[in-house]
Amino acid sequence: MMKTALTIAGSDSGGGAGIQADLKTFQELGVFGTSAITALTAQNTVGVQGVFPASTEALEAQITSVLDDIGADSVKTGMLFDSERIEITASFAEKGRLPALVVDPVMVSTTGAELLKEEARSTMTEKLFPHASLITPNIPEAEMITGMSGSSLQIRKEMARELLKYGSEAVLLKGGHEPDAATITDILFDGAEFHYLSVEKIETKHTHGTGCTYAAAVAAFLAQSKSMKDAVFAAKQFIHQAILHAHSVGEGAGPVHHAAHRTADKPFIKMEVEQT
Ligand SMILES: Nc1ncnc2c1ncn2[C@@H]1O[C@H](COP(=O)(O)OP(=O)(O)OP(=O)(O)O)[C@@H](O)[C@H]1O
Ligand SMILES: Cc1ncc(CO)c(N)n1
Repeated sequence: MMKTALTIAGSDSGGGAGIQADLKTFQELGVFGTSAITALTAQNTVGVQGVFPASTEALEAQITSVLDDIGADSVKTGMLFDSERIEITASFAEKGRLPALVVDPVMVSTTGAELLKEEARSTMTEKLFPHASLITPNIPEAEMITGMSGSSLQIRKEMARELLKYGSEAVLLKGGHEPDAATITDILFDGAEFHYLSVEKIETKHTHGTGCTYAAAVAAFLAQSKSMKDAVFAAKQFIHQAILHAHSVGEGAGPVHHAAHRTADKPFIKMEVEQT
């Protein structure tokens, strides 16, 4: 039977991030995707022109409709907008209804738009993170959550340790925002081992939707019962191919190419492991 994955996230009218990226990713990876929309964004490659939250009733009803009938083998969250919508999502998690939960702690879009109210950050870390199998912050999000700053490997290892204290099973600290790096390293930490996934940086401005697509790919592989390490490694291959072949659509940061994995060569991902 086909595996299913649910995304709880915002809609990106531009088609590159949010719900649209997640559903494309699920489809590409052979998982049946469902969605619960937290907010509509009027968005394109140059920015976010408007944010229109879905009512709390609408969010709760969507999640209920999906879970009562179709169910979910894994769940991914993206833009959650505010504390109320996080609390609704967390209430399903508390009842054990959001298995293999991947939380992408989306806060601010690449173009600077606020996708999570500032007051809601602690709600996310305290109410949702403890139910997550994996959280996937980028460097600025990790800095905001931990209050630490810097991007050296040593500091990022310490950040990963701090982030794990919120109660998720594992942390994937993404390196896409490493300044001036020729090599980009993502760190996966589960309390026992650090896994370093390194790639050569791709020189491109077309990175719209990278974070959403990566987290959705992990969720798709978890739905197919891969281990966390294997799911993250396979998702990293998928996102790397998608960035390499990103579309030059619009005037700004174009969207990654979700179907690139069908024809692209397998990228070289260096994986190193360090025991704690
Ligand atoms: N220029 C690049 N070359 C290679 N890999 C990249 C590049 N930019 C981002 N990545 C990879 O893409 C994935 C997403 O990382 P990133 O840190 O950009 O997430 P994000 O900031 O949450 O994404 P978004 O831009 O969607 O908000 C990571 O695996 C990261 O290493
Ligand atoms: C709806 C939405 N979710 C997430 C992101 C982050 O990439 C975005 N730009 N838009």
